[in-house]
Amino acid sequence: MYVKICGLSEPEHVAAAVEAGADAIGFVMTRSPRRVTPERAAELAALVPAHVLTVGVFRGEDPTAVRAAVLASGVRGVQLHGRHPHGDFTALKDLGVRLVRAVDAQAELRCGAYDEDLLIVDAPHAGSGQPWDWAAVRGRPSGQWMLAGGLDPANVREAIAAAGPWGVDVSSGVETAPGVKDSALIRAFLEAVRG
Ligand SMILES: O=C(O)c1ccccc1NCC(=O)[C@H](O)[C@H](O)COP(=O)(O)O
Repeated sequence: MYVKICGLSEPEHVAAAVEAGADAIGFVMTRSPRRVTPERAAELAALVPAHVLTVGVFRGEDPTAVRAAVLASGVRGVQLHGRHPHGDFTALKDLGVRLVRAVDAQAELRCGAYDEDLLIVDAPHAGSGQPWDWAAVRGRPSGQWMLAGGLDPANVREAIAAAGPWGVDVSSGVETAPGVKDSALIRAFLEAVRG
């Protein structure tokens, strides 16, 4: 089970996620209580070993702005959240980074339909920590897709059983307040998934 921990902003939490076995780490570079600048993302990404994917998270920015943030931060993946058009993914293809499309359950759920490498199926409100009807997507997405939205150490196993994803993505569920990550919760989440 692939695990992405999203919305990190402090070195200690990056270290906790890496040591606990996360496969990917997200840095939010769009409007959010978790927002970091590309320069801060670069400092954090430098702490991450090559086998862990660093992902810049964007929502609504045009490809020119995304490209500039990716080049300044050095992240190796780009997550476009919400209903970005296919052309936004095409415009970023030459960067050579992994492309992640994050959408709610009403969208096209075939991973690769927008030339993306990974798909995230999320709650309608990204980063809200609100659980939703995970079972409703069971059997619908195809390819390498992660379930997100309201996951936490206590419910992630139930969510995996309900939806049958290839991976999981979490933000609020490993926080003590919006934007405040907790190393023990990060470890507990990985332990719950893998344990
Ligand atoms: O986390 C945010 O604040 C955010 C803001 C704008 C666009 C995307 C955002 N997060 C993207 C993620 O991948 C989150 O991990 C995902 O939405 C799940 O969040 P949560 O329900 O808090 O676990």
